[in-house]
Amino acid sequence: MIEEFDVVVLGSGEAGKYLAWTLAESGLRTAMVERRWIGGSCPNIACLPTKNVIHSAKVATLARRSAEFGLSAGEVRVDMEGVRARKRRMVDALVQVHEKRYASSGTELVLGQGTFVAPRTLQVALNDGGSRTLRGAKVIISTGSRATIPGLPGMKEAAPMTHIEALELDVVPDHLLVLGGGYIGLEMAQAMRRFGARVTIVERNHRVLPREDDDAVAELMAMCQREGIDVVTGVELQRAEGRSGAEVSLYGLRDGVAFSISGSHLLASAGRTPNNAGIGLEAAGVELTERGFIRVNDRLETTAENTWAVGDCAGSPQFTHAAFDDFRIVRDNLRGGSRSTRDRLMPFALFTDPEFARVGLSESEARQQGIPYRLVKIPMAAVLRTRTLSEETGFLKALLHAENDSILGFTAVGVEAGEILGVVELAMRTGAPYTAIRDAVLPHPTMVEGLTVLFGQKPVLHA
Ligand SMILES: Cc1cc2nc3c(=O)[nH]c(=O)nc-3n(C[C@H](O)[C@H](O)[C@H](O)COP(=O)(O)OP(=O)(O)OC[C@H]3O[C@@H](n4cnc5c(N)ncnc54)[C@H](O)[C@@H]3O)c2cc1C
Ligand SMILES: NC(=O)c1ccc[n+]([C@@H]2O[C@H](COP(=O)([O-])OP(=O)(O)OC[C@H]3O[C@@H](n4cnc5c(N)ncnc54)[C@H](O)[C@@H]3O)[C@@H](O)[C@H]2O)c1
Repeated sequence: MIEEFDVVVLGSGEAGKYLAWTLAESGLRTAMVERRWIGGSCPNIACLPTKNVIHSAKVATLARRSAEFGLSAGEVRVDMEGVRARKRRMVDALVQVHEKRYASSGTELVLGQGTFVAPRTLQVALNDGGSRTLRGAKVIISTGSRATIPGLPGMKEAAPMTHIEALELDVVPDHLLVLGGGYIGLEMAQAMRRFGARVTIVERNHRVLPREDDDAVAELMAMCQREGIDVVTGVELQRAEGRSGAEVSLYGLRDGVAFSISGSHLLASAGRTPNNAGIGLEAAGVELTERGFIRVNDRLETTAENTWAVGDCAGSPQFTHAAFDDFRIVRDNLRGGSRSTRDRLMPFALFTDPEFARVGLSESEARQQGIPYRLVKIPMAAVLRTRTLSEETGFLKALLHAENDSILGFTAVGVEAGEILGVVELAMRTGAPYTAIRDAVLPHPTMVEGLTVLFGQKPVLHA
């Protein structure tokens, strides 16, 4: 028997859940099919729990630095069960918030694995047994992505941790090998190092974050050096041996020379694979791109009628705020609007300490695209707030249009970099000139006050 709904959403990630709630609240009969994470990755296993654990690690560091602040905290001992318990409390509370919103919005939460059996028709293998078949007049796919495990000999047997298992550790690894020096690799490497693990990042490229400017990467490399995180770049891995949690080794080539390293634990942070295989998308008439993402147009419409895809599974930038913007685009278009993903500004913040945040053009992108720009740049130490915190590393820089006062891009490395970013992004989004921030009266001593210093510099032309 097929149950008819106005809307069926597959996957309760950021965009999917907000669409479900909003459409249900507007009176549409809506079902959400979710197999495991109520609320999706972000609150359960991704953004929020990682930042929670990263904060515990920061507290450990501050406690170790206590003498510098005129305090005596004694010897710092890390209790990973305690770290995990704090994280779990937060996650449990967030899941409850989600359950309440499902109930209050009138969205029917169907817990199970969904597979398309026909256009807009999902068969759900229910978690507590049995199955249901749901058909939506409209269907939204929001299945997200999972950690990519490189398909190397021995890798499967090595059972590397992903972020999911790393966030559940109850011991500090002796020696953590981090496979991939991207977002997850850098954030988790620093947290684990701060808990006391020896940490080695093994990266395929010749530098971490290869798309970012040299000065930003140099700050992050300096951070790794300060903290005692080893970074080995330019490694072409060939195989793994052993098992994460006991002893695990990686073998490959580095600049043509044999390379190997052994550790106690292995974390796979080598990118993401969309959860699009084996869910009957062919039966639904939903096509994939060559890279396995759901093929969508800039209104997030798939190749099937009345079927949308949002978030990581649709190839949107892999950030929760991108998925949230996907929600707004589909919502507004369903209400008769005409919004698209074209040319949208996509800021990001990497939650290392110091943080790294960027919106708009970087210098390397401007050079690659032949875009002339004027540059303003200051060291973070010029932002007086950093002196009060004893956290002075990093810099602020902005690319300004060569001929008018608009802002083309902004990069911040330093304490609270992600918070400062928002002000600049708002100016860029509204088309405000940089002089609007320069001339604003911003409270002293805050981090955003640093923007008045930055934009008070004489811009230097880079043509
Ligand atoms: C460790 C980590 C840290 C991150 N930190 C940040 C950060 O600080 N800031 C940031 O902006 N982004 C961060 N991200 C990225 C961000 O988490 C993702 O971009 C975002 O969660 C994607 O949301 P989504 O809705 O596309 O997918 P998800 O939130 O993954 O939701 C997909 C849901 O679909 C369900 N599902 C999949 N297939 C099926 C099926 N067949 N049947 C039923 N259910 C199914 C899954 O169980 C899941 O709950 C981080 C990611 C990771 C892994
Ligand atoms: N603060 C944030 O916003 C945040 C935090 C974590 C994750 N995320 C999102 O999640 C996504 C996934 O994170 P991620 O760190 O897994 O991916 P990533 O794409 O950021 O980094 C993966 C890294 O692994 C390297 N790599 C891939 N295969 C390799 C191999 N075989 N050997 C050695 N190195 C290899 C890549 O060169 C790359 O540097 C990010 O791109 C980001 O969009 C965001």
